[in-house]
Amino acid sequence: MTTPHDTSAQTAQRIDAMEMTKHRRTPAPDTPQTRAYIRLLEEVSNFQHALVQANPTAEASDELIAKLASVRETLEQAAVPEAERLYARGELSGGEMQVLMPPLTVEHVDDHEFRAHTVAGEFAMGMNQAMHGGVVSVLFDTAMGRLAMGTEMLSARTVYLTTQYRNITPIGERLDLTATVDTVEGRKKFISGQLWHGDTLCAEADSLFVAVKPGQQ
Ligand SMILES: CCCCCCCCCCCCCCCC(=O)SCCNC(=O)CCNC(=O)[C@H](O)C(C)(C)COP(=O)(O)OP(=O)(O)OC[C@H]1O[C@@H](n2cnc3c(N)ncnc32)[C@H](O)[C@@H]1OP(=O)(O)O
Repeated sequence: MTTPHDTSAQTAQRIDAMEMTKHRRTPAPDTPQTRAYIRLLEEVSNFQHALVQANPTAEASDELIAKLASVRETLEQAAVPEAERLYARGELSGGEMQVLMPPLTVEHVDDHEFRAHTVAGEFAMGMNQAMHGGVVSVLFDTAMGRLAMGTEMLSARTVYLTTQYRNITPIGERLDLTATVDTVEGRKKFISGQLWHGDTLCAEADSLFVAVKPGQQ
């Protein structure tokens, strides 16, 4: 039996970065299996939200652990290599196909500008109804990374990402995320972004993304 963090040789395979990007950015086919998987991720997201809010009794926790272990075993039996997975597939895998961060609803993306919005649940909270700073940065990384890929969907990696936290980022309220390509120098794209709650600037970020070379892992 594997553990939740086991990466067995069967499923953990590294391939050419461009090949992996091509797979990950190709939307999963619209099939009953994909639609059911999206519903499963939504339920996991609901579960995460309920988990952080609850103080279950010791007995209730033990009961949940047994149920979760059974669910995990079902998933382990369906494990496939990364290049075959449904998880995080699509043009923007910051959307409904992942549970790493609050889902981003994209309004616009081209080679110069990205705009999206999100509403975060309490799983994304640091404390006191404010978003965890690391979640703010992962939102920037995703938005700016998607912009760096541009309309050609090039494979690009974050070289650096500097986040300035200007005001508390609220949980449970609409947040608007924008990013702009400021400069392009060969493989390098310098990108800046802002996270807004209404007229309040919650955070801003500067980053450098570099397009990977053929053959890079
Ligand atoms: C799972 C849930 C879903 C969520 C997710 C998916 C979301 C769906 C949306 C898609 C969007 C995702 C986007 C995520 C993107 C990552 O988060 S990627 C993960 C984090 N980043 C990494 O792990 C990168 C690790 N580093 C590397 O792999 C390599 O260093 C790199 C980036 C490929 C560059 O290596 P290289 O090709 O050998 O490049 P190198 O020649 O050293 O440098 C290139 C240029 O950058 C310059 N440079 C390098 N470092 C620096 C620096 N620190 N400062 C300034 N210049 C620098 C060099 O001077 C050089 O400049 P030129 O001489 O060309 O003018």
